[in-house]
Amino acid sequence: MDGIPNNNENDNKNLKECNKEEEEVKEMAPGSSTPIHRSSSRPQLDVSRAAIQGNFEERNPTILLPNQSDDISHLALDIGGSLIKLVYFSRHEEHSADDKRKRSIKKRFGISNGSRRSYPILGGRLHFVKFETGKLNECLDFISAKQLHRGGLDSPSWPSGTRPEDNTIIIKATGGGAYKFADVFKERLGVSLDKEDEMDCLVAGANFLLKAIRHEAFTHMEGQKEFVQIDQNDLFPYLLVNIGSGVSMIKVDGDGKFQRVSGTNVGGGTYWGLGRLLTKCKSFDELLELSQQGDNSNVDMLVGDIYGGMDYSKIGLSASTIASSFGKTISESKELSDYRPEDISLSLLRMISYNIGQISYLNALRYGLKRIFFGGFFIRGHAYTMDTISFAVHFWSKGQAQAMFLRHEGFLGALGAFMSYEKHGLDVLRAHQLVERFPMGAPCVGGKIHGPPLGDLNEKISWMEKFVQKGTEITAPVPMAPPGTTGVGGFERPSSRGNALRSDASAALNIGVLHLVPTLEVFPLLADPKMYEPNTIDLSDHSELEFWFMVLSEHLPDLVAKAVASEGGTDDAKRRGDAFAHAFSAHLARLMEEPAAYGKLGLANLLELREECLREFQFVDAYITIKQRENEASLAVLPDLLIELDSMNEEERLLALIEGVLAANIFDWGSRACVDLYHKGTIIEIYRMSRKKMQRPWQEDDFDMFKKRMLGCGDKKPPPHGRALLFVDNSGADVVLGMLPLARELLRRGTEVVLVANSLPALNDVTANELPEIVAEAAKHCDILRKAAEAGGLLVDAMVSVEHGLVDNSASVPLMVVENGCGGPCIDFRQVSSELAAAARDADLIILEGMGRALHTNFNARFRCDALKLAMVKNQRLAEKLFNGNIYDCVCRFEPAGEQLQHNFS
Ligand SMILES: Nc1ncnc2c1ncn2[C@@H]1O[C@H](COP(=O)(O)OP(=O)(O)O)[C@@H](O)[C@H]1O
Ligand SMILES: CC(C)(COP(=O)(O)O)[C@@H](O)C(=O)NCCC(=O)O
Ligand SMILES: [Mn+2]
Repeated sequence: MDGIPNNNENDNKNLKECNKEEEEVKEMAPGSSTPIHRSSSRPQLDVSRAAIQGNFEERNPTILLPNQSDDISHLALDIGGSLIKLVYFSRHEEHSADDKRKRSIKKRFGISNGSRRSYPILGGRLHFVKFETGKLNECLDFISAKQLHRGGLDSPSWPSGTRPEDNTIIIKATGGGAYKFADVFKERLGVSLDKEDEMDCLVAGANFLLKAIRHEAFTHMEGQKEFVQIDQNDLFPYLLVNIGSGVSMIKVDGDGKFQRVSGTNVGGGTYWGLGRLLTKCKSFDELLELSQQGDNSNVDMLVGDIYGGMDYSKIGLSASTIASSFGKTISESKELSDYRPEDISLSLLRMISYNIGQISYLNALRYGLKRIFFGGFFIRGHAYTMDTISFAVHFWSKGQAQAMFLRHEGFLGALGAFMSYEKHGLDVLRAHQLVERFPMGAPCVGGKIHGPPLGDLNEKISWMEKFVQKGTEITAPVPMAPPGTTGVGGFERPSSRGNALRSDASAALNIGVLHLVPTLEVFPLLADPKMYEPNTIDLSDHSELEFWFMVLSEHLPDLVAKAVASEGGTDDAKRRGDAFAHAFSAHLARLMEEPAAYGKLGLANLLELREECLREFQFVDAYITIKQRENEASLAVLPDLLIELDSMNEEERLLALIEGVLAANIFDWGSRACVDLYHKGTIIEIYRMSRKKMQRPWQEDDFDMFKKRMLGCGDKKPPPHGRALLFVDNSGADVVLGMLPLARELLRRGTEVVLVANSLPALNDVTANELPEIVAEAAKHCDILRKAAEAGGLLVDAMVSVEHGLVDNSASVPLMVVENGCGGPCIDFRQVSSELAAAARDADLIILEGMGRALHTNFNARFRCDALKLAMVKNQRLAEKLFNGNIYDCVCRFEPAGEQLQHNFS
């Protein structure tokens, strides 16, 4: 296609048909919509039967979620000299109906209630919170308000042996405070602290993070953060340096195998303590923030000060190298008040960071360790601190040793204490079973914005409202760091200065809530799971991030309007809509400010973040009405399309089917260009236009190769595929007029077809729960679909017209539906539902459809079976980026299994 379809090309007859369709649509009462069965391969809020509690007239009514259960199963603490770290687990019951579709899929693929039997935990969420030790009461209030200490008592997942006879609650705790404050916990909460060794915990926490969390570790040099994927088999030995109040250096050789080889009393407590005395700062963050405006050369004695402005190049020291920290303050003519607090703070930060970096290096050298991981809250995600430490390690080791940092820096001990609960199964969890989410308003204390723990959605919305008023620093992008200076060597100033320090409230977004989803699996047909990278576009390219920031920001008002309308347009819905918009904008602003804030983020994650954010504010399915309207309109024209297709010969039909899929993929409510189209015409008009303009060769055109595989050439007829997985995209024409006819063709040829659809709604994508009904409607007009759907157990629920009478289906190949495990418009094949993984085992063809699944993600993915990628590009920049093309170009990429393997072995 070479441009936006032009509506004027329609004749009057078409217009009349379309008007009729629109009228039918208007008559559909919103209330008549089918109930949304929410599948939950990923944990979620259960909003079924949600109701406003109390007076409807009230300004901020509480919403009651009778079916939401949030059982707290475990809590573990690390009570340090400066901070109390808390890790707690909330178990989320799965509320998805074990419907007939699911049961029949499980039976067919031999899945025994997911693969989770081997996992003692059911799945849930790990939360991370911290408090100042000096404000122990805030921590106790938090635990008490959230009843974190009690939930586990009634929980079946409470590990055996820890559920006490006399109902005293036992909680795992580490750090000195586990001893010091044992009585306070007993008195205030009736809790006994079960003490775990601090070093054991630090190591257990670090090993868990490094093995189970993708992109946990990163390097930080000259302002550049780079995530490092650690090979599990090549993790040990390493040096763990935990910079808390004091510093511990631990040589780690394996799980539970370690030795504390060194430490230093000059640590985080030293910086904060001395800094407070010397600058009168009221908080750690204030002190750290001051350092960013500092110039330490007013306080430190530099090599140049001693050498009359010259380098001491013979031993590799530049004039700007610090010769003696605080060396200038020996001057008798100056008092403390003559020095700027900013300069003092910076000098102190550099002194302590370099010192720790240097001692760490010496210990790494002493034991022949190449990797040093730094943890502890002294680091506080602060770019300058990390740069300084990295600089020291790099300088002293001449580049031989590498400093790495951890996203969960301060929570190593608390996580380790958490791991020490026996039999909770956390240790067997793997990266693909963990999904990190970044909900708004995770309660945190000690920053500028804090408050009581958020109890319900209403409190969260109020928090958002305050957050937006106060938190301007997080919504306003901050300029990037200036390029660094490097001299002859020695301690030049690292470059990451000038970045505003984020308050704790926004820094809390740095680590998310870890969702544990034991049922997720790696897709078995990936050619090389270790090398697999789902995202096609790299968002670490700042111009890409800027582009997507703009696209998503511009789309926001339309999305909010749809979301609010989907919930009846009530005042409550509007308020939630505003909160959602603020929350999502804040996420975007945060990412613009610090692209690596949430770890390594691809476009797939960004698009899913938007969906998650909608769910967070309880928008169950923003496009529900649109989806239903488009399904109905498309189903109405399906019979004619099938008749037309059936009048063609096999070759013509195959081409028409692929053209049909590409043309119908124009129905994308996530694309700005398409949304503009919808304002100009009805869906059938757009579909016809799109179809008409479909012209080969496409931008990527492997159709002939695909045709050869399907139909052979000459007399040689290749065997049909055994089973095809069709990854469907949008509701309406896309699935009904595009993918279903293609599925029907495969079925006709004797190939089993599995339609793979989203577990949760995302834009106008069709979900696995919605598909059986759509198929049932389509089956009313088509024998092939009906028999196959019956054979696949799809029509058990759906009321199919009996006009065809009872037929023996034993010979039919089945048509099935499975959920993919996703709640976004893209797919990451490292984390799919167990039903999809099971269905994939006998599949020899996969068809990925749509931009999200075939272009934004998986465009370059390689599979062990035949793969067909079909999409229409509905974004000019993407078309340019992928193949120097244009908006509405089409992709038909066929990668036969043999070639994949050749690629892999060449
Ligand atoms: N909000 C804060 N309040 C106090 N100290 C903080 C804060 N944020 C970071 N820090 C730094 O973190 C150090 C404590 O780190 P942490 O790993 O929690 O050690 P500990 O277990 O000894 O408390 C403090 O000494 C200080 O340097
Ligand atoms: C979210 C989407 C990937 C969905 O596309 P689909 O998979 O439905 O073809 C796509 O709508 C998209 O990239 N939208 C943002 C870009 C734009 O407005 O053009
Ligand atoms: Mn889509």
